Amino acid sequence: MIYTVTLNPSIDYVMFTSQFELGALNRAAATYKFAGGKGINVSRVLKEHGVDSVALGFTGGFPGKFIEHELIESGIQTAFVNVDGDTRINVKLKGGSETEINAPGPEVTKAQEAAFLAQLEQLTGDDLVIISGSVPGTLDQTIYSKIAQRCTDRDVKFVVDAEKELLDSVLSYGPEFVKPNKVELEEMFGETLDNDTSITQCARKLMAKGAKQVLVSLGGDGALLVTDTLVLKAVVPSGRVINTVGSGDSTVAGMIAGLANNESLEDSFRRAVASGTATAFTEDLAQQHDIDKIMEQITITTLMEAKE
Ligand SMILES: Nc1ncnc2c1ncn2[C@@H]1O[C@H](COP(=O)(O)OP(=O)(O)OP(=O)(O)O)[C@@H](O)[C@H]1O
Ligand SMILES: O=P(O)(O)OC[C@@]1(O)O[C@H](CO)[C@@H](O)[C@@H]1O
Repeated sequence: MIYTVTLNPSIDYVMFTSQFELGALNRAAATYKFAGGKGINVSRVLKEHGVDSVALGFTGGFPGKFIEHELIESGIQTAFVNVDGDTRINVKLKGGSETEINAPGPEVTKAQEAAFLAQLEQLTGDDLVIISGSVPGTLDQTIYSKIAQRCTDRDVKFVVDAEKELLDSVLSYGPEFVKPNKVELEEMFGETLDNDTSITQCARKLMAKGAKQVLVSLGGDGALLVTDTLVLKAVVPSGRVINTVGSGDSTVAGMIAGLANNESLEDSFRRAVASGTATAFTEDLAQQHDIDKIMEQITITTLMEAKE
């Protein structure tokens, strides 16, 4: 089974305004509430691809109930540990440009953390875990390495989409792939990355630390997939960008869906990038029919076929 971990889920409250002015009364033309948080988004897009997963993490209060309800309605299994406080509500403002305000999240006690980690101790070598997103303030950041350790102890494969220290803390456990975006790579290595070669070099540094493959998402510029023997570049079609929230999560889901269905690496990468772009072009997350259409418009080129 595939398990997604969202330590800090959210209701994403998306507000579309024709314009947004700081310090003024703004009125929204349309609003949406989505069950969010990175792992949950991965579960939702996996489902669009017909791939089942179980959503793990911590939920609480009325937002937690909303999230569970939405996931169950979509046919996604959940096994969240309940916390006393309210799951956060993250505000996503769409008024010309995109502005996000992410809340810190509720308290998670040591007992609740232990209950969550015990769930991972039941997994076996047939399982795959996706770990992504922020850690609520009351949980120690070492939670990522605790999860990775439990995975490697049981031969459970895992994938990580997280920033800086969190990502760094799990590389030595050998994730199947990691998915930084370009800015995250720049922050990690303190460099400006303005071409495919410099991005590939940073991806290789993550591989030297233990990541088996690196998928670098480049927003509207597509993505790069770096493996031991290959560097693939995907170029995406242009279109009307509506809401990019969750596009990176959709990329992760597309890649996993392709691999789970025994597609080739290149086809899985195509599915990954098409899923990210389909999400960017819609209010909510990608839908299957849009992903299928966009897949035909993705161009993939091989930049390198062997290690430099
Ligand atoms: N403006 C855009 N036009 C077309 N596709 C896009 C655009 N922005 C994002 N995408 C698609 O989504 C993928 C992931 O985007 P991005 O690199 O912004 O990830 P991210 O920063 O992890 O996203 P997020 O944190 O919002 O989930 C890209 O590889 C691309 O396929
Ligand atoms: O605060 P985090 O955990 O880093 O990110 C949370 C979040 O911005 O990520 C998802 C999009 O990737 C949204 O559903 C959610 O609101």
